[in-house]
Amino acid sequence: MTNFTSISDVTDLNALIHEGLYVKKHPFADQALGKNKTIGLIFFNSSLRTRLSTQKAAQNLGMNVMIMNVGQDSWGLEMEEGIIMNADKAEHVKEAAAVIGRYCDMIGIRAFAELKDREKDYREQVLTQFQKYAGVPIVNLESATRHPLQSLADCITIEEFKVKRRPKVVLTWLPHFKPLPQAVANSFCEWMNHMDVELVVTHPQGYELAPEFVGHALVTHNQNEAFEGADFIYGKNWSSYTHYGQVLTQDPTWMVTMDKLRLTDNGKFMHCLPVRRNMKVTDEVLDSPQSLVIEQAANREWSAQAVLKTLLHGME
Ligand SMILES: NCCC[C@H](NC(=O)CCC(=O)O)C(=O)O
Ligand SMILES: NC(=O)OP(=O)(O)O
Repeated sequence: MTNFTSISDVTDLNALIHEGLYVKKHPFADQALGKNKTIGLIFFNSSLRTRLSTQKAAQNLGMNVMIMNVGQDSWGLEMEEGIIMNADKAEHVKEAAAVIGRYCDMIGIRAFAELKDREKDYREQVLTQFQKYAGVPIVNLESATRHPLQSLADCITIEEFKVKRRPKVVLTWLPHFKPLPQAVANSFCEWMNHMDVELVVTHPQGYELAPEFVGHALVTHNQNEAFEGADFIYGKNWSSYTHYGQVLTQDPTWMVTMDKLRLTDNGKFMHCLPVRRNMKVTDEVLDSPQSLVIEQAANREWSAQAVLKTLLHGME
C-alpha cells in the first residue's frame, strides 16, 4: 500500500482489519518503525476524532507529527491550474504540496465536499492535487466523497461485536437541518460491499447515493422494514446527491429511537460522530448498552495505526 485514499488502495482488507485488532492489543510494539519519520496532518475542515486519533496512532509508531489548519494557520490555497491568482488565495497547491512533501514523509488531508458543484466534488480535486504535487504517500482524513479511516474503524468494530457469521448491517439516513456531505455514507457502503454482511440502505426518496458506492446493497424507503432483524444500525445524515447538496426533508420520524431499535435483533447503534442528540438519535439510544459510538470512535486510533504502519512498511 503506497497511499490510503480509498478502499482501492488496500491490497488485503482482511489483513488490514486484523492489523487494527493486533495494534489494539500491542499499541507500542512498533515504536522503532516510525523513528525519524514525520507525518503532516493538513485540515481544511474541523475535526476532533480524526485529528487526535491519527496523531496518537503516529506517536504510538514513534513518528513526529505536524498539524496545520489551512486558511486559519496557513495561507489560503488555490487548487485550480493556470488561474490568475488575483483573488483571496495567496498560495498555489503546486508549491504548498511540494514544500510540505519536503518536510514530511507522508501527508494526511481533510477536505470536505463544498456541496455546490457535484462534478467538482466527485473529482476529488484537493486530494488529487496533493497526490500530484506532494511526492509522498497521501492519507485521506475525509475527502469530498470518502472517509476510509472511518470505514476501516467501522469494519474493525463490526468484526469485534458481530454475533453472527453474516450480520445484517443497515445504513439509515437521519434528519438534519444542515446539508452534510455523502462521504461517510458512500465510504461505509463501499467498504461493507467488501465484507461478508447483508447490507441494507434506507433513506427518504431523493436521498439515493451514487450507484458506484451503493454496489449490491438492498435499498428501501421503509426504515422500519429495514430495521427488522438487523444486527447493526449505522446512522448518518447526508444531503441529496441527485438534487446535489440540498436538504429535501428534515422528517423527524427518521430519528433513531428505542422503539425502532426494538425492531432489530438486539441491534447495535453506530455513528461516526459528531452526532446531534435528540435530532438524529435519542439520548435513550446513545446512552443505552446497544450504542457502540464510543467503542467505534476509540477504534479510530487502531484504524489509523494499522494504516500508518502498513504505509511505513511500504516505505522500507
Ligand atoms: N467526520 C465525521 C463527519 C463530518 C461531517 N459532519 C458534520 O459536518 C456535522 C456538522 C453538524 O452537525 O453541524 C460529515 O457529515 O461529513
Ligand atoms: N468521525 C470523525 O471523523 O470525526 P471528526 O470529524 O471529529 O474527525
